[in-house]
Amino acid sequence: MATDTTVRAPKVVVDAVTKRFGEVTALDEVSLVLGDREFVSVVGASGCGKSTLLSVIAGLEAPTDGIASIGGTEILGPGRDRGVVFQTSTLLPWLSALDNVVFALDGEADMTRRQRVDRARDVLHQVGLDGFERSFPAQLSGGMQQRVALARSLAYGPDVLLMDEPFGALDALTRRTMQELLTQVWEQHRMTVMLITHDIEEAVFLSDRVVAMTPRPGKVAAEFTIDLPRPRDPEVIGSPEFHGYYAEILGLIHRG
Ligand SMILES: Nc1ncnc2c1ncn2[C@@H]1O[C@H](COP(=O)(O)OP(=O)(O)OP(=O)(O)O)[C@@H](O)[C@H]1O
Repeated sequence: MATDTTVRAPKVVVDAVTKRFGEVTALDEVSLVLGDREFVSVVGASGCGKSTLLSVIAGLEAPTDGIASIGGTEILGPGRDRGVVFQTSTLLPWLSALDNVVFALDGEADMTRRQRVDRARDVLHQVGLDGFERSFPAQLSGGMQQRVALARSLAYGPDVLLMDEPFGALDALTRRTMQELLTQVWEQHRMTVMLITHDIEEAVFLSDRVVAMTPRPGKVAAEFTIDLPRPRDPEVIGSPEFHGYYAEILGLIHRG
């Protein structure tokens, strides 16, 4: 398949956003556009404001200055148009995998209990968890817990999926499997994705665009369009083109 060169409409617009925590300027006039159905990764050294940027888009933190909007509407709080997946499990330990997803749908007033359960089964199937619906989080591996977290955020069909180091706590092999799963889910749903990661290889492999940030104060230093064909096979990681992107981004972060 040819590289997707479609010009995308803006979905999320971060316009000159500054975020201060007391004396600390976590974000300094950061501007960023996430296109409709675009997969964007944000990389950068620890403390450069990646999680703060995600929190602003998730509506969990309000900007000190500037505006963030989604679909042209200012972000004033969390909403069901955005799914969020964090590094560590935020599952409710006393609920089964199925009920964790059903619980997330409790606010959907127009769905019956039966419809919620059917939807939950469907998204658990999409993340490869058939047969584990009745398992509790403590009975699942770290990778499987992250699958449930992903299923939960897919359940209400968000336009935007925000992920903060979702595979950071997983071993290398599980991580690779989860990256491939995320690619499949994104190919299927084609929502806008913002992925925060420390792993430049992961960022290049998954993304249409990689945004590199530098710290103190947190700023966008550069953006790289990843012009590799899709669907991407893990073999692409060995190619000279892939290595070129990797080296360029790594060099920039180290200089920063
Ligand atoms: N709630 C908060 N209160 C005070 N300072 C904060 C808060 N959240 C973030 N900060 C500070 O803002 C800066 C940016 O933090 P942030 O967590 O966004 O960076 P990050 O790039 O995600 O880091 P990491 O990769 O280590 O998760 C840091 O100096 C951090 O200490």
